[in-house]
Amino acid sequence: MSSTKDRLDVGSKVTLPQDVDIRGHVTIGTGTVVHPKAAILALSGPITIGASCIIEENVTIINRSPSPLVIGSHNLFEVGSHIEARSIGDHNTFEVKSRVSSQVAIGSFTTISAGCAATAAGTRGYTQEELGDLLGDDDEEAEAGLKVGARAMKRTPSGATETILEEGEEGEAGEGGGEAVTAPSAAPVVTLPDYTVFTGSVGVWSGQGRLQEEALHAKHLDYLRQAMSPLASQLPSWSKLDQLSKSNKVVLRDAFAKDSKRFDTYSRHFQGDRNKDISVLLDFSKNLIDEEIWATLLSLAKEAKVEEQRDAMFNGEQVNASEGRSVLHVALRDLDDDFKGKDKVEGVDEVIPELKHIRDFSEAVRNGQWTGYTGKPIKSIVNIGIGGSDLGPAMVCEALKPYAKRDLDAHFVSNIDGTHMAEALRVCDPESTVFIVASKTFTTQETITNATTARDWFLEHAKDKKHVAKHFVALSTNVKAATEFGIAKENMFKFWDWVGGRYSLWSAIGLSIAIVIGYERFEEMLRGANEMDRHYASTPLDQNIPVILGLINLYYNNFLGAQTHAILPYDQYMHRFADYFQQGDMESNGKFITKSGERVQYQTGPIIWGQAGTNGQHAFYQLIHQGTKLIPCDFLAPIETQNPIRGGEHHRILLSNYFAQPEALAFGKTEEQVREETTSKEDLDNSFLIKSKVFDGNKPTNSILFQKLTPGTLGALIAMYEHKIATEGFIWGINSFDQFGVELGKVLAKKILPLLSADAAKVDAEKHDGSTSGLIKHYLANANKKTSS
Ligand SMILES: O=P(O)(O)OC[C@H]1O[C@@H](O)[C@H](O)[C@@H](O)[C@@H]1O
Repeated sequence: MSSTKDRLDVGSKVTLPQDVDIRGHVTIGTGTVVHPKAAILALSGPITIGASCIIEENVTIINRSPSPLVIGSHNLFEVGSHIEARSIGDHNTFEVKSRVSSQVAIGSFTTISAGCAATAAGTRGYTQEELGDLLGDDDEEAEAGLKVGARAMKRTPSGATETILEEGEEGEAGEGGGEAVTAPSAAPVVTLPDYTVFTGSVGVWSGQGRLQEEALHAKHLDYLRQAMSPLASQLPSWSKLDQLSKSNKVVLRDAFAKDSKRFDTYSRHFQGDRNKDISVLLDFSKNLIDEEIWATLLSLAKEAKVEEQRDAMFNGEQVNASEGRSVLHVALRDLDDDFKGKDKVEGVDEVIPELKHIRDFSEAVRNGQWTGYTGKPIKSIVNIGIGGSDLGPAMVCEALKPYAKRDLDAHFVSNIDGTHMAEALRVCDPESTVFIVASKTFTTQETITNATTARDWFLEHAKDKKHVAKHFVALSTNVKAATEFGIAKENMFKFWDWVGGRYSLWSAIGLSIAIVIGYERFEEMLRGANEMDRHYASTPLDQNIPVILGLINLYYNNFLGAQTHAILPYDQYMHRFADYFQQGDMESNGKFITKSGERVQYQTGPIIWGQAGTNGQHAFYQLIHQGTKLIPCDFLAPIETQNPIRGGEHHRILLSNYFAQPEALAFGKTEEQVREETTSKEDLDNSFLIKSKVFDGNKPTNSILFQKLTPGTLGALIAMYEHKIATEGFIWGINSFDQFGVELGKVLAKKILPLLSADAAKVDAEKHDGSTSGLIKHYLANANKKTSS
């Protein structure tokens, strides 16, 4: 029946499930959401649908006429509505099972109520055939339409002539006049005036509440966009990758032999555009990809709407939907106000003043103006925090040690194990130590207990509570709890709920960093991260370094069965980098529920691990080279070392290993090569020995070579991984920004704690499982023993 060629033009941010029936030439405008099982049938002329419309399940929109059917923006087509209108303006609502015939033109702000039919007909009922013609339905539906249509007309108080206007006539809302059109086939077009409420009896909407209605419509759209994201595995490129991963077996040895330009094709260089010293080369050519796999991975990112989700994040939308929060750690480092969308979010305007607070305090501590209660300058700081309130500052203070104030000791106490605090206090002097209590929530058991211990220790020496103000500061979003702990208002550094714990080192949580390396350097790190933010926000997918890293990892994770991913920095200063991203990645993407509440049918976040080269080489690389598991690795190294001792020889040896390992992993060593190298006849006859020396190769790696580990470069590298993690989460359809998975254990620990000072009978009464009860009772039976050694 279709006389037009099938052609679909879709604007950005359109949600269009696979099972929508689309025929002929259809254009769908930006942000429109189409539900499954809807049908848009341009059977003769084209159909153009405007922006931000919602087209629900089983809605049918048909154009049988050769002239275009143009539908405006912000229209809502509810379940089962059947639309063959001549044209439709903006902001209309077609309620459940409503109908509009092809001879009716709808203006704007009209409501066709549930079950009503807007036709160009009079009050008489139609014959079945007429209705069939009119609505193009099957018999059963046509019959239903007949009844509905008739009822709607009969309920019209002064007859259908009130609603139906002849073509070209100016419709005055609620006014009578005009002839009823009696035969659908001969009927001219009638226009429903703006603000008509077509309920069967004609109504005119006053227009009041229009803004509320628009706001509701916008919320409805947002909700649908979130809820309707299909599972990644339903996207066309996913199935294709599944098939390609089985059929396209990439052998790196052959791939490089065949293509002398492979390195050029699969490497990208990132340079800061404001800080030119930031230079990062990503070589991803030693991955098990070919042209088709790579192109399909990029298509997957498109289909999963990575760019739209990324933009929503930068724009301050509540992408952390389970907690109803924006995700704006990027705002903490947007010092030149590059991302305007963030400004509407509460608290964003406080970022700069809070940075000034950090600057003033850190400078006062560093230059000796801030003194302890006896007038001594500060010699030690102790950051008390855990998770995101510890790992980030601790990692960065290690990574940027070359910039540190060396006569100031920084300690990081996180573990509730008293040993951690005891060892720190052992080397601190209460008169010259500042304790930084870092906790987003200020309720974390470990942190509050450790902080209380530190305060008791301090007061044992200082005696007077008023001295606490000189020695304790708090970094938190929970000002009330920090005040209750006894922290003076001026010693509080705040941040906001749109900063996730594992993304908080850029906020007040970075105070220890600013004290250790100085505020200027801290800001340099923020600006370095912002360089990567701008790159991520605006670079096409195939040039976008975080996107590339995310897609490559996703390929191994979802199609080649890799369970883990190793981060291997060849820079001793980065020895805590992998630990940091263990939280960054695993807490972000270790989720099985998608944003629409479905259980994923595929793997999500990998296990992240690693340590600084070359130590790892002498520990676990054996398994990467010759074990049975696929372990994709990132190798990172600086071109320039901070410590060129022995004329740079150490660094050259380090880098020779950095270059050698990915080469060995990729190309391995064949049995033939082993035999060629073996000179002893005895060894050649020892097939076990020969086979043990074979390296299969084909082990994938990324090589990330940066100029020097400066604050700016470190900032960019951290942001690069943050955005890689976000990209994967966007594709998997999960919320990378909550962490409910850490809660259950905390709740149970609170229940168990009192039992550890109780007796076995109480343990039984609490009805824990047999194993847990058995363990607790064993503890109780032995808790008072004192081991002599
Ligand atoms: O900073 P807070 O509120 O003390 O939280 C510390 C850590 O607490 C953990 O429970 C969370 O999983 C982490 O995300 C968080 O960083």
